[in-house]
Amino acid sequence: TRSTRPQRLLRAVQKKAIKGDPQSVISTIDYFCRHSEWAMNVGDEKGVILDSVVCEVSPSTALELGTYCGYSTVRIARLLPPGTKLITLEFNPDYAAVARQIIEYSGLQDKICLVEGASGDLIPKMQELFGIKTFDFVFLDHWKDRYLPDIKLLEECQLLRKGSILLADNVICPGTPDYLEYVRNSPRYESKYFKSHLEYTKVEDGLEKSVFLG
Ligand SMILES: Cc1cc(-c2n[nH]c(CCNC(=O)c3cc(-c4ccc(F)cc4)cc(O)c3O)n2)ccn1
Ligand SMILES: [Mg+2]
Repeated sequence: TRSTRPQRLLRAVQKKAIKGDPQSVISTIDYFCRHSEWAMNVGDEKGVILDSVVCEVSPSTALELGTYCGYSTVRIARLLPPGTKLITLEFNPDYAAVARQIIEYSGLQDKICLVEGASGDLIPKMQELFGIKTFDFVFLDHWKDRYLPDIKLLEECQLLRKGSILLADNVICPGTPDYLEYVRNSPRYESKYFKSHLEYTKVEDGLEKSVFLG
């Protein structure tokens, strides 16, 4: 049967990127998605904003919802201080299989823990699975209709603390209107929009950065 897009993206990484060099994995994926096949990675333009927020927060504990092929997983993990772990949740086993290989190829596997399953099922298990008390940083990039229910779940499970930073991809395209309305109007969040473009296109998109106020 025909290969899948994630498999073709992985093949490009294995062929063109330097093993153990996260930046070359990132650049190879961006080149492939711009010149061969579009794929739903956060991409280079929004990736620079993601990098700046990760560097600013310098999190001890970080959670990513929606691994896909592991592009933003590698982008985040390459900036984490030694001894910190990025937990990333992926629902689709085919995506997860490709992501594991891309993460391995980048050499960052010791900083990343990829868990397969639905965010709604796994979030309540974070304390028992990883001994996590709270997350300093959460990157939301999974099903757009899960952003709102999942931050409410993070609140209920007391996985956010005063000052926890949430960064959400795709708040314009495909769009997460109910999530935006909530974080922009809730007294428990201070929100800021970073205008950008849908990865590898001229279509408007952006990232919403929200601080949990406790
Ligand atoms: C743990 C868990 C994980 C998941 C999960 N894991 N991986 C995903 C992928 C989600 N991402 C997207 O759907 C997405 C779509 C577009 C897009 C597509 C088509 C267009 F025309 C325009 C834009 C652009 C993006 O940047 C996106 O991120 N969900 C789901 C549930 N539970
Ligand atoms: Mg996205």
